[in-house]
Amino acid sequence: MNFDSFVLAASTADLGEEPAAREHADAIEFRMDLAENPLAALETYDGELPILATNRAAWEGGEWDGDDVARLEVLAEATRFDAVGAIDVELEAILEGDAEDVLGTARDQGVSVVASSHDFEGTPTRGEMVSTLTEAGKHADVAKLAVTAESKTDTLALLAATEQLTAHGDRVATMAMGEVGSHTRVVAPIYGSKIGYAPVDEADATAPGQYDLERLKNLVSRLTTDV
Ligand SMILES: O=C1C[C@@](O)(C(=O)O)C[C@@H](O)[C@@H]1O
Repeated sequence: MNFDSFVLAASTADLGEEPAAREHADAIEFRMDLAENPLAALETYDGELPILATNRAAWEGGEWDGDDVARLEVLAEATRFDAVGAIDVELEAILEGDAEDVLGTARDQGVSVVASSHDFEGTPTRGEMVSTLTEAGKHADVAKLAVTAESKTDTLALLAATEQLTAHGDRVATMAMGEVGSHTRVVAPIYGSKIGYAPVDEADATAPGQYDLERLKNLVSRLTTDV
């Protein structure tokens, strides 16, 4: 998968949702950490959409509560499947030096890497966000940052950081979680954000403030013709 233009990912724990996602999504974000038996699900996947595989650690807001080495091994296993075009690796795991193997495997398999960072408490300053994204971009094809907006000032700082990195030629994906930040999911692509996430059904949101897939697709497409 390349992220040269905006990719709208249907975020799900259930690959059986792919037919329902197909009309509006460009990819499936498979939340392996939320699935019962993720590798078995990948084995039987016969959908059309490429998969961005995420196996989110509990320490980064996910539900993989076990050993981190095993978590990244399972993620590396996912790259063996042809449908998996990209994986998401937490920036912190990369900086700790825990992700060397999975990054190497992804490279060998021609699978893209999204290096991600989440702030569930608030929104760092614009400068801090630029630094985090710049660091993430050194290790991955896409640098992703999800923050929690508490004010419109926060959302503007995130969009400004997104625009700055994009103007500099970096590939980033950004979104502000929470209700105040929801609209950033629609406008961030205009400032260069390359990935959006949405559940097929709003009730299955994988982060606070997400719109459902059809709605996000419609909103984003109405704002711009090239995403
Ligand atoms: O990191 C992200 C972004 C996200 O947290 C969001 O805010 O849409 C949703 C997650 O499923 C995904 O892995």
